Parts: sequence; structure tokens; C-alpha cells
Amino acid sequence: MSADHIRRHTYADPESLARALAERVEATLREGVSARGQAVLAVSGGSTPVRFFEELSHRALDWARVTVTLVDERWVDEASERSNARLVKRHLLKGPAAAATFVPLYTGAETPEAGCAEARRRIAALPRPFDVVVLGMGEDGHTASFFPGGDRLAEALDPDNPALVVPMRAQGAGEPRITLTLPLLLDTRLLVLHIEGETKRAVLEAALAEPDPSRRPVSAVLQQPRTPVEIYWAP
Ligand SMILES: O=C(O)[C@H](O)[C@@H](O)[C@H](O)[C@H](O)COP(=O)(O)O
Repeated sequence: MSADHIRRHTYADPESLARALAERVEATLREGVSARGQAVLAVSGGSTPVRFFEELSHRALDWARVTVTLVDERWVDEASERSNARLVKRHLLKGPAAAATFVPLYTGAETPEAGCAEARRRIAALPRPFDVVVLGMGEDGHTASFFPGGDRLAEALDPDNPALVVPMRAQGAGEPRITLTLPLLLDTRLLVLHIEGETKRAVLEAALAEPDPSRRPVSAVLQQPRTPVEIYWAP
């Protein structure tokens, strides 16, 4: 991995970060729409992306040509506070961005194992490479649903796995999940890792220094040679 493969963007506070990231993502989606007539944005759930979603939602883009999907999902109904689809609908798919097409990963099947084939069909139908992937990171070093100790972590990180989508169960995950695979997430024109706070910065530095992804799976994103990683951070 060369040093210019990791690009750091540091901001004074989460609000400035959200504005800068929304601007970058807006510009990249606009380029995608004008070059190819459509664009795909894959986003994370959790709490960190809310400000960024709010900022992006009112940007004047041709949203009808944008597809929004998730990098991972907790296997819960949209009525649950834990649902990433619910988060995206509440904070991103409103105002001008309400015109975007949303492709959820949750299918209503009883388990992610049972719903995986359908989720895979949905994702396989999207144009690739994606235009933008925005990842988050947990304090345990997980990203997407690549959790330490995850039952299918090796499958999800395998650069040659054509599966696109895999179920994931892990102690730290809360509920069963489903996740896009690492090779799919790397197949994007812009790959962002959005993290906030000193604790996560320390985890990031440790992950940058450690090639083995089993301890902090985000290492697999940071240490791959294929796609530059744009790290957006604020305290
Ligand atoms: O569904 C999810 O939980 C995510 O997509 C996950 O990978 C997230 O990005 C991190 O857990 C960070 O979450 P926070 O922003 O809540 O710290």
C-alpha cells in the first residue's frame, strides 16, 4: 500500500465535515449522472452519518437518476429503530433527495441467510462500479458488517468472492446482519471512510499499522491496493 493510497481530510467539527463530505459526494454523483446517465451511492448506518445525510438531502442534484443503497443492514424490519433503511429514509431520502431510488437489503425473510439470495439479486442489478461508497467504523474496528469474530468474515473479505452480499453474525453485531462484500465495496469511483472522535482515530491508527484484518476488520479496507481510501475525520 502506498502512502498516497490513504488520503486524510480533517475538519474542526462534525458540522464542517458533513458539509465538505456532502459537497464531495454531490460532485461525484453529478459527474456520474452526466457521464453515464445514472449514479449509485452506497451508505452506512449507525449514528455518524446523520449530519452528512441531512446535508446531502437538500443538494440540488438530478436525484431521479441516483440509486441509494446500503453497505450493510441489521436484519430487522423498517419499523425498528435499529433499521438502517429507516435511518436513510428519515435523514437522506427527503426534500430533493426523495426522488432517488432506494434499494434495501432487508427482504422480510426470517433470517439474512434466507433473504440473502434476494438481496444479492437486488444488488447485482445495480450498475458497477458504484459512484460512491461511504463506510463508517465502530470502536471495535468493524466496518460495514465486517465484525471481529464474524461467522463469515473471511468470505466477506475474500477479494475473489463473487457473492456480492453475505449474511453475518457476530457477538458485537447486536442482531444478525447482511453486508456487501469487500470486493464489491472497493468497486467504486469514490471510497470514503467517515469517522469522528479521538477514540475512533486511535482505532484507525492501530488498524493502519496492523495488516491482519481479523482483529480490526477495517484494516482490510485500509490495506488493500485497489481503491484509494478518503478518510474524513473530525473530533
Ligand atoms: O449498520 C451499521 O452499524 C453500520 O453500517 C456500521 O458499520 C457503522 O458504520 C459503524 O457501526 C459505526 O457506527 P456509528 O456511526 O454508530 O458509530
